[in-house]
Amino acid sequence: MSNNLAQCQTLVKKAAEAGAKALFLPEASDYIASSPDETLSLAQPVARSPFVLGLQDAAKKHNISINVGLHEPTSPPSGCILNTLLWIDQSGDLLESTRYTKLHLFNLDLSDTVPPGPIMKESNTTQPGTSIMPPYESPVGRVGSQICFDLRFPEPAIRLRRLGAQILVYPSAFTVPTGKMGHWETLLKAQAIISQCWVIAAAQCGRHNDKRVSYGDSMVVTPRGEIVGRLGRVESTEEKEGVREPELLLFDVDLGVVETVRKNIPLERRTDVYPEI
Ligand SMILES: O=C(O)CNC(=O)[C@H](CS)NC(=O)CCC(=O)C(=O)O
Repeated sequence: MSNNLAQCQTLVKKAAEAGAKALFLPEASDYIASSPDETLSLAQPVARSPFVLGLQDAAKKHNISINVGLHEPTSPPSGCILNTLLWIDQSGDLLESTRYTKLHLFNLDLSDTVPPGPIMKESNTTQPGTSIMPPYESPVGRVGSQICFDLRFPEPAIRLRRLGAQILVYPSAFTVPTGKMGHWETLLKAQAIISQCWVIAAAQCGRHNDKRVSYGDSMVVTPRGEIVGRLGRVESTEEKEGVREPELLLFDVDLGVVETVRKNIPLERRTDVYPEI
C-alpha cells in the first residue's frame, strides 16, 4: 500500500506541474489483494488511512483535487469492505457529500471459456452502496460518480445526467478478458453518448499479483462519444509478468461541448411510455 501511495503521489506532483486542476485515479488505488481475506485485512478507515492522509497532504501541497477509488471497512465492521470513491479538494479536505459507494458488484465466471478465464465474486467481500450520489461541483465541472462494473448499467448514468452531471467518472480495474471483448471501450462511449456527459475512466493496468491482471486503457470520452485520450491496454508480456509504471493522461474538459451536444441532439425521454429515472 505504501508503494501505491508513493506512485499516486508521483502522479499528483506530475499532474500539478503540468497545470492540471484535478487528477482522476483508478478504482482500488490503495491495493489489489490476492485473496478475499487479504482484501478485508488491508482495508483502513478513511479518517486514519495512511493512504488517504498521504493523498490529502499531496493535494494540499500541490494545490490540486484528487478523485480516488479505494477500499474501506464498513461501519460497524461486518466482515465486508466498501468499494469507495472519494473527492479530495485542492486544500486536502474530504467532503462527505462526495463519498460514493459502488452500487453494482462484479461477479464473473468465465471458467467455461477456452482457455478458462477468471472467476470473481466481489459480492463475497463487498457491501454494495444503497443510493445514487447526487453530482457535486468540482473545479472541472459537476461530477457524477460511478465505479467500474457500474459502467454496465445505463440507469445511474441517465439519473446522474438528470441530476445535473456534466462529467461521469468510471474509475476501474477491468479484467483482461472482458476488456478484450470490447466491453470497456464500447460501454464508455455508450455512456458518454447516452448521458451526453464527459466520461473520465482511469484504469488499473498490468499485473497486480499471481491472480489478478487489469486491462488498462484509461480513457477520456467527450459528450459526443469521441475518444480524446487513452493510455493503451496491457500488452501480452505485461499480462504475463509485467508491472506497468503509472502513466498520466492530460486533457481539457470543455463544458461548452456538454451544452452544444445537448442542444444539437435533444434527448427528450418518453416518460409517458416508460418510467422516469
Ligand atoms: O477487487 C478489488 O479489490 C477492487 N475491485 C475490482 O477490481 C472490481 C471488482 S472485482 N472490478 C470490477 O468491477 C471489474 C469489472 C469488469 O471487469 C467488467 O465489468 O467486465
